[in-house]
This record gives sequence, structure tokens and C-alpha cells, in this order.
Amino acid sequence: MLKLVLLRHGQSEWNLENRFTGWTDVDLSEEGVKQAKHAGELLKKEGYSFDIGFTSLLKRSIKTLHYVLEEMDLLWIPEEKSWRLNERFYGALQGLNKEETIAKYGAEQVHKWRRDPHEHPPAVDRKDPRFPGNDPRYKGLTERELPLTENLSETMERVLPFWTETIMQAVRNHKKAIICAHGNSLRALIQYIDHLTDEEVTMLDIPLGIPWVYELDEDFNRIRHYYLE
Ligand SMILES: O=C(O)[C@H](O)COP(=O)(O)O
Repeated sequence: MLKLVLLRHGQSEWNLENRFTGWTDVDLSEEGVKQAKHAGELLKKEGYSFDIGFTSLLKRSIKTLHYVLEEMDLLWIPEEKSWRLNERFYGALQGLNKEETIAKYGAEQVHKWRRDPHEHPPAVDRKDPRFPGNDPRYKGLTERELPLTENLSETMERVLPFWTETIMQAVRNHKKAIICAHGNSLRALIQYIDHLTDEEVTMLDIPLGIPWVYELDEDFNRIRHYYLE
């Protein structure tokens, strides 16, 4: 049996302010730091250990992983960061307050932007400071990979190569892995692993900072999954 721990980062400053975040690199809130440390304590208490950590290029996930590993005295293990695990790029919604956006565009439209796997949020243009093309951390990305907006199925498309080529390989080689990422990059991954329909993934919400254990067979089919709380 293969085992994998998925973890959405702890509460960020913009989760706290209820703002669309996407690729904006906001820090953890005080509560987020507590959640991350607690996740680490829990994993340690339950006897977990890791050989490798995977995370995004965004500090709320990187720091969550580090707080977890620090609690477990595992800060020394290798970690691999990839833009492919970043949060969904929320386009021109990034920075807006979610309640105010509902007041302006209506709950139905905002729900579609947030949860319909095929709906694109309004795009940014290349001159917008939110466009990631001028950020040095994304300098290796092709023009096509640099998003102006992204729906969940596009998020899945860019998460999957990292899953199949990197994470699955590590797990197959019996590396105990933790993936610390984001609400929507993890939803995309779960839709793929669990063969969820679009309707099912619409209902899936992943809580902040709570380790989610996946037990898989050798062909990466889910045997069972559960949260550690
Ligand atoms: O990017 C964001 O705003 C959040 O991390 C995820 O938001 P959502 O639950 O609205 O998709």
C-alpha cells in the first residue's frame, strides 16, 4: 500500500480578509502559523515521517511545509517546489474581497467563478501587475504556461505532469511524501486521483491546515482517505 499526505496551507492573511488570492504571494496569518504547527504535531504524534516534501512557489505553502517539518524535526529532508502546485490563477479577481464581489456580480456568478471547473474568472492583461510574466520565479515558463486567467480544468492540466512525472515516481520508489499546496491545486489533483465528476469536484472543499491522508494501491487507486484531526 502507498501512503501520501496532502495538506492545504494554513490560513493566509487574505483568507482572513476573505480576498481572492490565486498566485498573489501572501503570508500566513498568526492563525495559519498555529494551524501549520498543529498539523506537524499531529503527524508526529500519529507516527508519520517523510522522505520528501512537495510544495508550490508560494510562501503560504512553503512556510506551512516548513512549520510541519520543524515540528517533526524533519527540516533536513529534500523538498521540491513547483509552480505547477500553485493555487489556481484567479485572474482579475485576485485581490478582490469575495463578499464585495458577490454584491457586485451576484452569488451565482461568483459561485461559478469559484467552483465551475470550466468557468474562467475575468482575465488580467499582460500589463497588469498581477500578470506573473515579470516575476523572476516564473522566468522558466513558456508564454503559453503563463496564465492570464485559469479555470479548474486548466489547473488540473498543469498539475498533472508534476504528479505523474515527479510525485508518483517518488512514491513508487517508496518515498514517504507530503504535498503541501492550495485549495484548488489539491482539488484538481483529487479530481484526477479519485476520478471525480465535474459535479462531484464542485462540492469538494478542502479545509486549511488539516492533514489529509491518502492510502493508494500500487496502481494509485484510492483504498481510503481520511483527515487527521
Ligand atoms: O485563491 C484563493 O482565493 C483561495 O485560496 C481559494 O479560494 P476559493 O475557495 O475561492 O477557490
